[in-house]
Amino acid sequence: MKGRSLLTLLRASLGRRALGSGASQVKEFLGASLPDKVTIVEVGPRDGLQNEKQTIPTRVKVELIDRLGQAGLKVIEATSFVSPKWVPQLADSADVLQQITKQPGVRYPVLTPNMKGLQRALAAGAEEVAIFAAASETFSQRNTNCTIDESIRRFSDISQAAKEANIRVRGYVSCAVGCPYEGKVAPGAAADVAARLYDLGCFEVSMGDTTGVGTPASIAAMFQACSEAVPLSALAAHMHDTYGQGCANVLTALQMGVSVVDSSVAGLGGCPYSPGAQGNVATEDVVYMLSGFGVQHGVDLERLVDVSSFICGALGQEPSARVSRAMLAARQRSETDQLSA
Ligand SMILES: CC(C)(COP(=O)([O-])OP(=O)([O-])OC[C@H]1O[C@@H](n2cnc3c(N)ncnc32)[C@H](O)[C@@H]1OP(=O)([O-])[O-])[C@@H](O)C(=O)NCCC(=O)NCCSC(=O)C[C@@](C)(O)CC(=O)[O-]
Repeated sequence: MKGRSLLTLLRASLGRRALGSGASQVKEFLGASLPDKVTIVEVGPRDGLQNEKQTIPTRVKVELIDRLGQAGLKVIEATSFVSPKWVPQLADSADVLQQITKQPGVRYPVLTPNMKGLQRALAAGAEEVAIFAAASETFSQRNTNCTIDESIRRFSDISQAAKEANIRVRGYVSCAVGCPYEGKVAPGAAADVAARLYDLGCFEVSMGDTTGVGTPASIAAMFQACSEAVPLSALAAHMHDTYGQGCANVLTALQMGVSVVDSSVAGLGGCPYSPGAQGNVATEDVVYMLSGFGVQHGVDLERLVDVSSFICGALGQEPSARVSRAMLAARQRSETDQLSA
């Protein structure tokens, strides 16, 4: 099993570092175990904005998505066709999807919690949808007002209808390592829901550390369990940065054999049904880390920092992405130096 052998190698590498074999050797090992290319699924316009309290104008959402595409992102989760009573911020989902300038080669998936959401999404021109289950019963109830089993039944209908409409379906498993209401989640529970979504026909299942409580150890254990039920090539990592573990957890997932990573520009985000959860791991931070390893990602970091600056300006906040903060500060220093020269 590839997942198992990678975990063994990861342990061996960490052991080697503890024995003091030298940073360059460790880096060589880390680089060698990473994929050549990583697909970034930008979730800022959906996961990033869904929890914002102020009403964000549709034109700002549209400009955000268009700019993300211009920065090189090839998968941009555009919005959600959930109940506007549950997530008022995304009540304009049809307008957003219809007003963006769809770029060739860019995918714009949207969230659909039930058949009503799917029908609305299809009517608005969606070409890919995402369904979202949870590995914890309480979170499933709080987020979608149904048990895990009921959610799988709903998703079975969606998968069937999406198949008939020739639409691809992505799956999410929330609370893959921890739940805001139930605490720790067993790797087997996350793997079980991942397998059920995969069996429904999801081409990819994204494992969500919704509250960002995961560490490289718990993330590795979770992906190892999942890899026994779903091919690693069909798994994605959806990490939140609440405890500052986001990039470390992404790196762990990549070392385990995952090559699709969800992230959010500026580190925006948080789930309305996960109190206290902070943003997703920032796209800028992931891109910077991948570039450091020479892993291909296709994103222009300077343009991405411009997008981060744009959306944070519109929201009246600072980017939580460390890389954007550093690069914007460096730009400011360079402008000041030029003025005083
Ligand atoms: C699933 C439901 C709809 C059940 O909610 P419900 O209240 O049980 O639904 P219902 O079927 O009883 O319908 C109630 C009302 O909502 C309407 N309605 C019902 N569905 C829709 C729809 N699709 N679009 C528009 N309207 C809808 C429906 O028509 C009805 O309207 P009324 O008759 O009262 O006027 C609700 O719980 C819901 O929308 N939940 C979504 C919550 C959400 O969006 N959470 C955040 C996304 S998940 C996440 O962030 C985690 C993730 C994916 O990022 C991964 C991670 O980080 O771990």
